[in-house]
Amino acid sequence: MPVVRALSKVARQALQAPGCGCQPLAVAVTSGSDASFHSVSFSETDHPKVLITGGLGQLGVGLAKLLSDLGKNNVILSDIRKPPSNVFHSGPFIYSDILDYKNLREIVVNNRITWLVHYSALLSAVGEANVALARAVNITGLHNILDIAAEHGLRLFVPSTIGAFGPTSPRNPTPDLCVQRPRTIYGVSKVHAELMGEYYHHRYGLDFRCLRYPGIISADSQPGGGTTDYAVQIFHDAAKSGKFECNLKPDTRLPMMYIDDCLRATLEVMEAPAETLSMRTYNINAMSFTPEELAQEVRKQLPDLQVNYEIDHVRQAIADSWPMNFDDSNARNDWGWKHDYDLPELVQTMLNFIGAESRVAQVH
Ligand SMILES: NC(=O)C1=CN([C@@H]2O[C@H](COP(=O)(O)OP(=O)(O)OC[C@H]3O[C@@H](n4cnc5c(N)ncnc54)[C@H](O)[C@@H]3O)[C@@H](O)[C@H]2O)C=CC1
Ligand SMILES: CC(=O)[C@H](N)C(=O)O
Repeated sequence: MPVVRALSKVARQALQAPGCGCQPLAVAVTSGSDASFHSVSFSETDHPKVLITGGLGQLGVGLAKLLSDLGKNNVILSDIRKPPSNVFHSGPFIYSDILDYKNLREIVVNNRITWLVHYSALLSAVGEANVALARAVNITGLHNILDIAAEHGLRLFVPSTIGAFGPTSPRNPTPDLCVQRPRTIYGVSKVHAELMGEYYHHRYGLDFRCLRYPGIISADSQPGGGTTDYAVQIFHDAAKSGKFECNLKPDTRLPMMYIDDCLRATLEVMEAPAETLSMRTYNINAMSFTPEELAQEVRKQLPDLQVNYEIDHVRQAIADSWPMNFDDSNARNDWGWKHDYDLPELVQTMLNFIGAESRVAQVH
């Protein structure tokens, strides 16, 4: 790009700076009318310096481990909670409250962060129990993240969710683009995140990437207060006592995914060349089941499992407004998304993991 065009672009960006009043620092290299922003060099893509916010929740530690296992060693986990000792001793951890803009900026600058994975959030059920806090963390916190990412030329990943859809969305299947009128503060905040991220992408060239996750199922990390949590708890209770009390009706169908697929998808979309992304927010899908179907599959391994249904009306109303099946054909066509785990593999893997853990616990 000729120098004059580059300089005039920087001047234009200064005038168009994001809401914090700060200017994006990176010089944009764009071609023609393509608004994508190649502020991250090749070597930075191969060896990104990654900050994960809300890293002590269900997903963050697993993502940090996946990135480290792949040789991307510059990963910093952050949260407002005290890390357990195994996490503290396995890699860098730093305190970061996403509502503290200056502290976040200091972390990004001092550590020369190039990728930001923004996991902090209040999930659907806890969000309904504390709307003011959910609004602050999920919306005000997101604004801080967007401004810092735009200011420092970061590649930004923000997860969205099946909860970004509502009762007026098509539910079986739910496509990427359709009516989105969620009825939870969680869903509203996630639609806001999708739209703000895409707006910053088009307006400021922010390299924003977003996947709508289904309910995520993991064995070695606990869910943080969502509607899909039952699908994790059932495995622990089935292995421990053979009894499970389910808070959703037996025929409540929701999209779900094993954590390894979810984390791999996240890495794949972060590594995808910008030109393969025809959109910046994608549905990703793996399987879809009801509590009854999950219990039947678990009974193939643990035939004595007893399930009792004690419906939580808040969670049931949320689940009844969410997609039953997700259409993720755009992710599959654009950047080659493909899941590995269907229901039988999920159940086998979860029970193997939990069984092995409890055998280790008995030995100690
Ligand atoms: N786990 C799931 O089934 C799904 C998760 N997602 C999204 O993925 C992301 C990660 O999810 P999980 O790990 O399951 O969430 P989680 O609820 O387990 O963890 C969220 C973390 O955010 C932290 N946090 C809360 N307030 C904060 C603040 N002010 N500053 C910094 N950190 C703060 C919490 O301490 C917690 O460790 C979230 O954005 C969630 O919406 C989307 C769909 C499904
Ligand atoms: C699907 C989600 O976003 C989360 N697990 C929740 O149930 O709130």
